[in-house]
Amino acid sequence: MLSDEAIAVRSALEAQGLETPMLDNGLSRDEKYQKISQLMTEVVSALGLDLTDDSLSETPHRIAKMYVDEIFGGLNYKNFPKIALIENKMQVREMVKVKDISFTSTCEHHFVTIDGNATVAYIPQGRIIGLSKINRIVRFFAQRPQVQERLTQQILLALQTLLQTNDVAVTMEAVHYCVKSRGVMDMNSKTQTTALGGIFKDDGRTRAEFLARY
Ligand SMILES: Nc1nc2c(ncn2[C@@H]2O[C@H](COP(=O)(O)OP(=O)(O)OP(=O)(O)O)[C@@H](O)[C@H]2O)c(=O)[nH]1
Ligand SMILES: [Zn+2]
Repeated sequence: MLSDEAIAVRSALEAQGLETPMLDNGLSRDEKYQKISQLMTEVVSALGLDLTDDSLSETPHRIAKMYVDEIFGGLNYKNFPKIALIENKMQVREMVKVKDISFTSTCEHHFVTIDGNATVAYIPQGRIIGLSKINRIVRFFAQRPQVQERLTQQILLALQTLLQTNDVAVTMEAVHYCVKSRGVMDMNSKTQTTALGGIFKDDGRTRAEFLARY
C-alpha cells in the first residue's frame, strides 16, 4: 500500500513528464534481488575475477542488495518518506530555507556516484512541512539512477505538490564521479542545477535571497 502523499507525488511527476523512465516488469523485491545477484555473478566472472575467493564470493549478493534496497530504493514508492505536515497557524509568510543537505546519488549513464549538497526553500502558504522531511525527500529521489537536472526538478515538484504552493526553490551542487574518476577525469568541476517555482522564478529579489550563500 502506498501513502496518499506518495500517490499524489507520483501522479504529479507523471503529469509533468518528470517521472524517471520506469517500466513495471512485474518482479517482486525478492525476484529483483535474485535476478540481479545472478547477473552480477556473470559480470564478476566475465571480468575474470575468482568468485571462489572469500573476499569476492559475496559481491554479487552485496551488489544486488545495494541496488534493490539501498542506492536505488527510491525507485519504489513504498519507500517514499512519511510526511508530517502541519497547518500554518503561525502565519509564516517568509522564506524557510534548509541549506547544505548532503546527498549521494548515482549517475544513470554510468552507474557511479554523484556526491553533493542541496539547498531547498519555500514560502509557506497553508501548510508547513517537518524539516527532516525535506532532507528525506531529497534522499528519496537521490536514491535512483539520475541526471542531476531531473533530480532537481523532481524534488521541486514533490514539494510543490505536498505544500500546495508553487513557491518552492531547489538548488543542487554536485561532483559527478563519471566526470572525476573516469572519462574526462576532471578533479575539480562541480555541477550546479536550480529549479525555481512561483515567486522564486518571478521575483529577482526572492531568487537572490534564496541563492545567497548566507
Ligand atoms: N546533463 C547531464 N549529463 C550527465 C549527468 N551525469 C552524467 N552526465 C553526462 O552524460 C554524458 C554521457 O555521454 P556519452 O558520450 O554517451 O558517454 P561517455 O562516452 O562515457 O562520455 P564521457 O563521460 O565524455 O567519457 C557524459 O557527458 C556525462 O558527463 C547529469 O546529471 N546531467
Ligand atoms: Zn555518468
